[in-house]
Amino acid sequence: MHDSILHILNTTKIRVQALGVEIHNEDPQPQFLKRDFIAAVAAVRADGRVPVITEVKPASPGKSFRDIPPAAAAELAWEMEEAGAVAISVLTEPGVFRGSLENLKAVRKTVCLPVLRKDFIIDRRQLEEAGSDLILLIAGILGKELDSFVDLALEKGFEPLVEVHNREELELALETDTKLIGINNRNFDTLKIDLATTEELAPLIREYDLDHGTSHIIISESGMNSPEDVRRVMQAGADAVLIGSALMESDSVFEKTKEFVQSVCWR
Ligand SMILES: O=C(O)c1ccccc1NCC(=O)[C@H](O)[C@H](O)COP(=O)(O)O
Repeated sequence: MHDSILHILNTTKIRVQALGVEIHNEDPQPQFLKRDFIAAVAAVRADGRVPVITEVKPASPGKSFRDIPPAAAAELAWEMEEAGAVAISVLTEPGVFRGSLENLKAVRKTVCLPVLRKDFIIDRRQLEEAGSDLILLIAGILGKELDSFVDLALEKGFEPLVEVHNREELELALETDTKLIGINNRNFDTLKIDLATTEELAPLIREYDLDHGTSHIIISESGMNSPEDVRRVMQAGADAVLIGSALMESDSVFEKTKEFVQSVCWR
């Protein structure tokens, strides 16, 4: 794994140790009604648009995009919703990505869309923190523990989004009860991006679903900069895309989101 990811995992471990929260299995996020991401994807597709999950992303390893305090996160999310995003992803990792749980709360309070918590979940106690509709679980990090994290996330009322980058991780994901599989085009060893990752893995998920009578929503994640990139991964079998950097680097998040949402016409 790339040094920057090892660093993130170490700092996350330290942060979680300080949490000290107990796990209450019987207590699914009582404070709110979950927003249905799967229904939202179907509605956007039926309307002839691309389901785009737009990300509030202040920074990434070696790159700073913009300072995003909670009020700015809420404003960005509102622009994304107005432009037709299907859901909002909020980075909550406070170190390298400069995200926060406060941003997550501010975004969810502002928009009506489902909200994804994007972080490095390594400890069950993180599922006791601030609420979101979806939560990212990374197969390459959780390994054999993935299945139990998916079960706990479901018990707690989250829709888990299991992220994979290769065939081994995909096998782990398909053994769980997740309905959402994210194919990350970014390699965690090199941080290099290759959209061919979606082209390789999406057909395997389709094949699995046909053989097993199951149905997964496939989300292509990372490295999309243009409508052509979106068309390429949708053509490969993705149902939705997740985009961060290209939006954060644009002059108008509203216009750029619209461009992605309208990049494929189904009708
Ligand atoms: O964004 C990074 O450079 C990164 C590096 C190492 C681990 C994770 C990383 N990003 C987290 C994400 O999953 C992305 O923010 C998300 O998929 C959007 O990607 P992009 O459109 O390329 O910003």
